[in-house]
Amino acid sequence: MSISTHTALVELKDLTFGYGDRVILKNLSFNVPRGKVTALMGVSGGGKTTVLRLIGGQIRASQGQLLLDGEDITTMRQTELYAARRRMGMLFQFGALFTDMSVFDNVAFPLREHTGLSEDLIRDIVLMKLDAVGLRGARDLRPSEISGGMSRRVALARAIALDPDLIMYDEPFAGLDPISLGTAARLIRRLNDSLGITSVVVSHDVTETFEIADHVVILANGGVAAQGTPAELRVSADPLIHQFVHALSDGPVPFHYPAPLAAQDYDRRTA
Ligand SMILES: Nc1ncnc2c1ncn2[C@@H]1O[C@H](COP(=O)(O)OP(=O)(O)OP(=O)(O)O)[C@@H](O)[C@H]1O
Repeated sequence: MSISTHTALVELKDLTFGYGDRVILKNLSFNVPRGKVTALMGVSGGGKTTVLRLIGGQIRASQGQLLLDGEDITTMRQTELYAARRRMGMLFQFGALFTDMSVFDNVAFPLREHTGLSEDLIRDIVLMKLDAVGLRGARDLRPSEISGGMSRRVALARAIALDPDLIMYDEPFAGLDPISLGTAARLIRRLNDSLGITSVVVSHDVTETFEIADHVVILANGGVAAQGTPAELRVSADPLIHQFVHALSDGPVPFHYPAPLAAQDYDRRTA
């Protein structure tokens, strides 16, 4: 990990971004503290994945700054951006392993692509990374021979192959059974601490995410609705945060999609 004086690894400053004319994020500002697990939460469609894609430099904000270790990603040239991306690992929901390669070759792939390391060294690194996710023994299996939870762990081993400073997880718990879910959550925490990396986790799962996060940012209406430690957010009096944290079906975010009054609708049906 690089030595830096910035306490935040990533700083979003007054970011505005839209798909076409549709503004998704407006003057969004928050920090991702170095060495910590930051959870990014909020209602569906609130722009969480969009934030990950902005940090990864796959899309660019129309306004504002996005600093990685003090360097603005939004103004980087392609070569600088590639270098910045090498410092990030990204894990999207279903890991997307190469199905025609073994577990070992999947993890070796970024090392073979991006480094000039010898096969001997690559072997040691791959086995170390697989060991970190508990799958050293599964190296010769194909993705079709392992479970969904294991696939995600292989994808995680691949994401940490190049020793990133930052790792971003998009919905890492979606579709997992409760045991795999707990394992995945603890693994994210353990890797964060043992590898000294910084993690950003996008998740809807309040219970598991609050278990492992140091810092939680809740997005709503294009900006930060609240942020703080899980303990701080649990006791928040803000109705939106209360609804979100306690998974209530109704509140400031209504259960009903806007509709005419029920009486009017039913009248029409019987008229
Ligand atoms: N490539 C795209 N082109 C146009 N609109 C998009 C695109 N990607 C996302 N959107 C829209 O931008 C909004 C934010 O999407 P995003 O995926 O960032 O939200 P999210 O908070 O991650 O949602 P979820 O929790 O459901 O995954 C959504 O309304 C979505 O429909």
